[in-house]
Amino acid sequence: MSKVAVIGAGSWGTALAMVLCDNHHDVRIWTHNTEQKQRMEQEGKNQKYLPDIPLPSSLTIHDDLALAVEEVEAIVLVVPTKAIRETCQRLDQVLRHQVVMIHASKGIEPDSHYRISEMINEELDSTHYQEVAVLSGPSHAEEVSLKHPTTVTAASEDESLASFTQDLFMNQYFRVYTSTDVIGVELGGALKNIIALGAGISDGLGYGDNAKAALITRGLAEITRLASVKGANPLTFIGLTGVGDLIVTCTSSHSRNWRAGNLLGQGLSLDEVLSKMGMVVEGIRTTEAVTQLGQEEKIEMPITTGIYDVIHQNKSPKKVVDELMARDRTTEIDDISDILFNRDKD
Ligand SMILES: NC(=O)C1=CN([C@@H]2O[C@H](COP(=O)(O)OP(=O)(O)OC[C@H]3O[C@@H](n4cnc5c(N)ncnc54)[C@H](O)[C@@H]3O)[C@@H](O)[C@H]2O)C=CC1
Ligand SMILES: O=C(CO)COP(=O)(O)O
Repeated sequence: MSKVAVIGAGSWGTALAMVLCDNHHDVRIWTHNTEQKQRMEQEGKNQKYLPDIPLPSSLTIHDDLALAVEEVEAIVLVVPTKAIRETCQRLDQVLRHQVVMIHASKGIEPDSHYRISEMINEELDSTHYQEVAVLSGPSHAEEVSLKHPTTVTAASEDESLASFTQDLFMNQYFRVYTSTDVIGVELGGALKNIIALGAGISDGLGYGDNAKAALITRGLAEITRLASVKGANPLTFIGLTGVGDLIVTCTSSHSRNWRAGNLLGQGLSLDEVLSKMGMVVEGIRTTEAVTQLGQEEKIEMPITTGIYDVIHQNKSPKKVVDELMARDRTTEIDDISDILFNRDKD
């Protein structure tokens, strides 16, 4: 049994805390919002984020970060990407011992283009932890909280940390695989949100399954192209954190990214969409970050650029689809073959 602090009490932090409680760990969850803490304690639920799901009686709820992390063996950081730096700075102030550092967030920071583990490494003093592990994969919080069968990947450059994370979370309904490809696992989890926005836009426009399959498949080609240049193993993208997470996010109405895209496709403005969501839509900022990154690395990313134009340039979704369909004719897998077969050559 380990003492674990889950930092972030949204849908995903709460669902992961429930898995850890099921595994008989000593679990505490932290929220930055005192009113939310009080409501969770009074109602025995986290009603805004996981409606009607009872919280385990063993789970303790904190709004005091120092108390939440006191003497814990592991921290699971699961706040939205835009809150990672601030939360790490706060952790840096209160940590008095070394912990195992795991994160389960999915995003890329605009301007710096940092992945989550890179932000953690920049903000948290290295005396507080050794390596970061990331937990990612096709996993809607709503389904995990109902104990529906779910598979994810725990990745760390330190194989023993990936195995520790696997042991911490794995149970009958939550199966965890290990990987050492932190770059691939983090980029797959972040970039699929862009394509999920696109899948939602396509559905909102009234297009069907053919269009969605095209977005998933050609989106995967874009993700693989960019991530391989950034040092990922291209084979990671045929796994859970690549195609697996693309499928679950692009085809499910649980997905906030799909839902936001769907409303955009129906003609709502970004402000109208965001005011309806009430939860984080990571793909919005990640689209901005990845469009910048694609330009910097000179990687062709027409779907990502098209979604950027809809979200951030107010371009008509229908026009973007028409332009994507009218791109120069080309072969299908030459660029991916180059990545797969030439990657060790220089
Ligand atoms: N919901 C899901 O099914 C999954 C979510 N994720 C990822 O987990 C991360 C968190 O997402 P969710 O829990 O779903 O988000 P959410 O929208 O359900 O909840 C966000 C939580 O973060 C808190 N928060 C907002 N600003 C904060 C700040 N400055 N400091 C501390 N806490 C702050 C909010 O109060 C709320 O409790 C995201 O990166 C998401 O992509 C990953 C896998 C599944
Ligand atoms: O990452 C997720 C499922 O794996 C959740 O996706 P959304 O953030 O779009 O809800």
